[in-house]
Amino acid sequence: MTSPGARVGQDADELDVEEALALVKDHRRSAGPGRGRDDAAARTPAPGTGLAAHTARSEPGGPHEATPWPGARATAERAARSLPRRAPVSVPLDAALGLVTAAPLTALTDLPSFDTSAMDGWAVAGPGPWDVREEGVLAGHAKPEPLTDGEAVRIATGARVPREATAVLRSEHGHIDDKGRLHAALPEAPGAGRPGGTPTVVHGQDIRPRGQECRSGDLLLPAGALVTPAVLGLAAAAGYDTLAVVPRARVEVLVLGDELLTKGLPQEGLIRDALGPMLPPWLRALGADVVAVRRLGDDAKALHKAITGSGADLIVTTGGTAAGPVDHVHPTLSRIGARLLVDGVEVRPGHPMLLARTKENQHLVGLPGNPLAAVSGLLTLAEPLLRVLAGRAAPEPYRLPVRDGVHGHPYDTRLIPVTLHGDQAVPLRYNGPAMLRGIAAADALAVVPPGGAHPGQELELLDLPWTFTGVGT
Ligand SMILES: Nc1nc2c(c(=O)[nH]1)N[C@H]1C(S)=C(S)[C@@H](COP(=O)(O)OP(=O)(O)OC[C@H]3O[C@@H](n4cnc5c(N)ncnc54)[C@H](O)[C@@H]3O)O[C@H]1N2
Ligand code: MOO
Repeated sequence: MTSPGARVGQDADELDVEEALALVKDHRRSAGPGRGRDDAAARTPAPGTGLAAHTARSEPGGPHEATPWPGARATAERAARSLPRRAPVSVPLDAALGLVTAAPLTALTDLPSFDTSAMDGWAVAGPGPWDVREEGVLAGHAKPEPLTDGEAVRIATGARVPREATAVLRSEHGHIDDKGRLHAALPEAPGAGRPGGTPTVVHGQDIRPRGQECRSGDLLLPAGALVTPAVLGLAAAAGYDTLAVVPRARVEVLVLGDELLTKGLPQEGLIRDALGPMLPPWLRALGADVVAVRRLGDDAKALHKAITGSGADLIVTTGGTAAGPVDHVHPTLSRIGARLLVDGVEVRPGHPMLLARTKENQHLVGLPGNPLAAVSGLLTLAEPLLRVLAGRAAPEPYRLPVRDGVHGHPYDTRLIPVTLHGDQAVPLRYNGPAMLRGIAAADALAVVPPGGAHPGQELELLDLPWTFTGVGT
């Protein structure tokens, strides 16, 4: 068991000040007015598991427990699985990128759909030498006349091979004599560096026969495949203009806080809204369709109206999750009779995050206002929920050794931004709950167990959605 003040592999002096203060203060697990865990319970976590020390909080509806981090993710997944399956939609190819196929992709045509030349050269009929026809054959042009035995015609890669052609001779393997007849070049004698032997043209060489890749009706990909750029290419080649996909979940973002500016420099106690610009593209990368971003200030009435009037599959709120005087999320959820599925998570940053069922087919993820805490809530609750709604498979969990020691929270999991160098994860500084400087430079978030990690310890990593797929899906 690690004592609350313990640090692994790093002096307290080296810690970011905000982070160090947060962890020292946190060891008593006070979670805000009316939300403190009693100290006796706080001092007896289960060694090393991070799963045992639930935080009792007194809420208007009575005391309840914070959810361990892995359990919170599982609950978010389950919440999405419990919903009725949404009907597939048919979308143009370019709108399908990043979505998941809702039906098997079967070939609508043979591929290739006609016998085609694999090379630039001559289509030839029978053994050479050949008389060369005047007019050549180009890709996409009219159907060529059939060849007769002993005849050749200039042909481009991708052009239709004339009927009765027996092979294609590459341009570099043939030459035309002064009488205009085509001869196959002699193959190079082995090791001699000069031509030798008899010129041979193998029947069917460099012709791609119709149906070589697939026949019409062949299964190309099963339902449930992620639509990648390569899948878009295959679908187009196989004759598709639209794809049947699992629809994007409709998400509405409600940004709370009177202190937020949407442009210019922070001034007079007002700060720039960092979440309004950050969340929509992030949610889209997670497979969502962000239908609205609304800035509501700290207005309980407006929040109530926005939640009850929303037809989205998921509402994401930012800020107002704690128990401060203008933190309206809990009271509003309680007022509308929402069911809290997760109310606080044993994770830092982001412990006040929550997940609620607001209507039969609607959930709400409450992200804390501190920007890195909001990222933590996004990856802990919104990612699993949206992944299941999008029909995407869970990523294979992976672990890498961490280069430097990471101090831990005594009871809670920590998520810290890291860069990946070779086979190591390198923790980044500026990982305090209010900071985005670390995550903006990060490749992933490392999952630090309660008590921390020593240098070389393998940690689970959560990829950021753009690490492998780029931005803009
Ligand atoms: N007495 C206690 N107070 C707080 C505790 C605690 O345990 N006891 N926990 C702190 C933690 S941890 C977090 S996280 C926050 C969560 O609070 P809220 O979700 O209610 O968020 P706000 O109070 O509205 O804002 C917190 C912080 O973040 C800034 N903020 C809010 N929205 C944005 C935005 N869109 N862009 C940039 N920054 C934003 C806001 O100005 C505050 O500075 O509660 C702590 N309090
Ligand atoms: O530690 Mo809070 O949950 O900033 O994020």
